[in-house]
Order: sequence, then structure tokens, then C-alpha cells
Amino acid sequence: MTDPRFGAGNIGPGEESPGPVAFPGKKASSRPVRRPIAFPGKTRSTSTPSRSSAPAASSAPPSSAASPSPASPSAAPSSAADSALSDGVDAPVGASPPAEIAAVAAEVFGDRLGLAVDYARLLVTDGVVRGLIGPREAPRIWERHLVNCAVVSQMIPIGASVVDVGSGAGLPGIVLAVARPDLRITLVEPLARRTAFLEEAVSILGLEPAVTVVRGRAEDVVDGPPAGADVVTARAVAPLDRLAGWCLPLARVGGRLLALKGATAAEEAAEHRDAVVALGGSDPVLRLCGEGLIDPPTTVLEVVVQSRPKPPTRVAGPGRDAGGRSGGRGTGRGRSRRG
Ligand SMILES: C[S@@+](CC[C@H](N)C(=O)[O-])C[C@H]1O[C@@H](n2cnc3c(N)ncnc32)[C@H](O)[C@@H]1O
Repeated sequence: MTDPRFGAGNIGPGEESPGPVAFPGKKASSRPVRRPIAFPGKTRSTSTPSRSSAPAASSAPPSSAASPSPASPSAAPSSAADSALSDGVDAPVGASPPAEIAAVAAEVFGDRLGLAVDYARLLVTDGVVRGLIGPREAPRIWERHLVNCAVVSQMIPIGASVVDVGSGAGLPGIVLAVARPDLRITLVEPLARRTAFLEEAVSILGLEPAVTVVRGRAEDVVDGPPAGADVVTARAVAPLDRLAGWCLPLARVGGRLLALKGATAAEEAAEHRDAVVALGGSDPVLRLCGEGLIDPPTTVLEVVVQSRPKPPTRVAGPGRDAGGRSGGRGTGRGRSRRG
């Protein structure tokens, strides 16, 4: 079944090679790029909220905390953006999409824009207060984080199961869950302080039961519920070789790792190609997401699982058993780790 929001060209999770998924009103723009890419300087100005008061300092829940209220499905994107922008004048910096990115935010989040606003508000209030997001990120939360992550949704088939490794404050996992209610998403994060925030965010935003939070390291949860995923995502977690060692075992054969990378992605792909292939992955392919929407587009290294990867190598040491496990069976709930 296809979701009209993401274009008729989308395929089901059982198929091997995903066609790019179009955003409403956009033709699909993801394409393989096998050479290093020159990244142009940003032409969009970093976001200056059109309305703001003081820097985020409140831990107040979002306006629609108990029952998120996405913009009306019938509303046109521009209407949704206008509605999101029409919060009270005391809205914290970054809570609403700044004017220069409002139309793009409306396009990528569609009728879930209101929910995205609720999540942005959580990030720039609680997320900043609790040290999960740097205060300097608040004014650019939409451009650098929310939209930047949401455009990766064009590479994820309808109804897919997704594991987001190293979610931190929910990037890209919660963003994808907000943009794509058809996905089943497991957020894997080892640090207690972060999983506490993730669990609260999932509850506040009403993302259950589609989103599950698992506390643990990716290499330790491989025998648990996240395994066998259609797609594994990771952003700013580790170099590609290490990431492949952790993430490929979490995906089914034919499933994919989507590693959100920066400007040196092509070099990283070349450097770690042999290690990735030795782990059972394909040649990494560099893809650009959100072309025509954001500048620069989001850079993703895509690795398809070709054969069942060997279990991750674990090193015995303090706090780890002979198999290298850091304890428990992966969910890690209840164990005390530095958060
Ligand atoms: C730099 S943060 C990035 C967080 C988020 N993905 C983002 O883009 O904002 C890296 C995250 O990876 C987590 N992490 C580190 N090693 C991990 C592992 N082996 N398995 C799962 N998560 C891990 C860290 O706890 C941290 O939350």
C-alpha cells in the first residue's frame, strides 16, 4: 500500500531496492552520487525566528502536551505553516519554524507539522535545560535538525521497521516518527538521561505504540527486538566502519543502513568500503536527500545488507563479560549508566 503523502513510486518494505519517496508536491530527488561532492555554502540564512522572547529556559510541556494536535489534514501546507507560526508571542526561540523554512517544514511534515512544532518546543525547552541540545542549536533547530532529518524519510519505504541507533534527543528517530506515522521505530540509546527524555517525548507526542525506546548499545541489543529491521538509521554516532559493525546485524538481509553524514561522507565511504563489505554490506552509496528543499541537502551513506553479518566483535574488559557484553540482554532498563 502506498501513502499518497509520499508518492506513488514508493515500494513496500519487503522489496530490496527502495525507490526514492517523493514529498507531497515534489518529485523524488534522491539519487546515487559516487564522486566526492562539493558542498556549497549555505544560501539560506540560519534561522532567525520571526517571533521570539528569551532563550529557551522553560521546562513547560508543549502546548498540546497531552493530546498533540497536528494541523488539520485538510489544511494546505502554507496554512499549516501559518498555523504553526501563529503560536503566542512568548513562544521559545526555535519552537516554530522560522519564516524562511516554514514552507519546507510544511512540505516535509505535511499534516503532522503541528506535532513537529510540539517536538521542536520540547527540544528547545527541556532538551536544552537537560543538556541534550546545545543552547546555540535552538535558533537553528528546524533547519539543521528537524528538516535535515525529516528529508531522509524519502529513502524509507512505507510501513518499514526502523531502528535508530544512538538517537540522543531523538534525531533522526523521533523526527521520522513525527513525519511518518506508518513507520515502526525503535530508538536505541545507551545513556539513561537520554532514554528518559526519549520516553517522555514519545509519551507527550503520543507516538506510542509505533515508537519504542530501548536502552542499550547497538552491539548489545542485536539479539533483542530491534533486530531484523528494514532500515537502520544513525546520525553523528561513529565512523562508518564501526557503525556498520553495530548496525548491519540489526537489519535483515536486504535491509539497509542509512548513515547521516556530513561533508566528508564520500571520503569516509572510500576509506571504510573494504571494512563494510567484509561485514556483509554493499559498497556504500552516497545519496542526497531533500535536494531542491534544503541547501545543502542531507548526505546519507546507504549500505545494503548482502549477507548475514557476523555478530559484532566485542572486547572483554572492565564492566564487560567474556563476550564483551556490558551487561543485561540489551534493553538495559534499570541499569545505571552515566546519562
Ligand atoms: C553525538 S550523539 C548524536 C545523537 C543524535 N543521533 C543526533 O544526531 O543528535 C551520539 C549518540 O550516540 C550514542 N551512542 C554512542 N555509542 C553507541 C552505541 N554503541 N550504540 C548506540 N548508541 C551509541 C550516544 O550515547 C549519543 O547519544
